[in-house]
Amino acid sequence: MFDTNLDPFLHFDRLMKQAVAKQIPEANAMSLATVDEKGVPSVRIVYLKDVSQEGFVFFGNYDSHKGKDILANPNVCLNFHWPEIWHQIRITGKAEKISAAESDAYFATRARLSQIGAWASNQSAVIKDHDHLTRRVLEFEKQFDGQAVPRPPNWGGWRVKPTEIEFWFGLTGRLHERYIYSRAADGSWKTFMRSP
Ligand SMILES: Cc1cc2nc3c(=O)[nH]c(=O)nc-3n(C[C@H](O)[C@H](O)[C@H](O)COP(=O)(O)O)c2cc1C
Repeated sequence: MFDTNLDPFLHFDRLMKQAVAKQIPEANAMSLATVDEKGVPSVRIVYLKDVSQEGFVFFGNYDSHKGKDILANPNVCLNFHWPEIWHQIRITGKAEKISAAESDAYFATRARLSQIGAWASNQSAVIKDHDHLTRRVLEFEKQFDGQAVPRPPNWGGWRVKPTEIEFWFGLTGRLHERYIYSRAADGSWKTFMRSP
């Protein structure tokens, strides 16, 4: 029985642990939907790297398509789909950049090749061919030879502060259960169900 008196982050934590325990591949991969300044939507997969009562954290390039969208319109939507346990979790909220210190701390944990890749790839920019990237990787490997790779200033994290979290549980006969947590103005959660 899904207890709507329980904090939604506790539910999220519990369900993520369940997904990991079931060895669902890439359980922390989530769709990230953004909207540009003209209202045109786009969606892509990113990894959830941290979650706390403050929100859901992912990383990428601030000058990328998603980065520009978020700058113009911080309203985003995240979605997890774990088919093996027939769960879906949708998070709607506003994305904001995390602090430089937090981004630095995470960047320092990344593999050196990924750190170099963050410098080499102007994420979302049009490129001539893949060799262009390989050349840039070599350039930055040379530049940072023998030293720690610093975080590129345009690379970092965002935190999505949820205004709504929906837990969806698949059931036979299409009579799925949908539990919604909606954030009230005073910060408390209002809970209700929606028809599947
Ligand atoms: C499983 C998976 C995980 C990914 N994780 C990230 C991520 O954490 N951050 C990121 O910027 N891109 C990630 N990507 C690449 C994105 O899907 C996307 O191609 C990239 O962020 C550029 O998107 P944009 O041009 O819409 O900004 C991931 C792709 C896959 C398939």
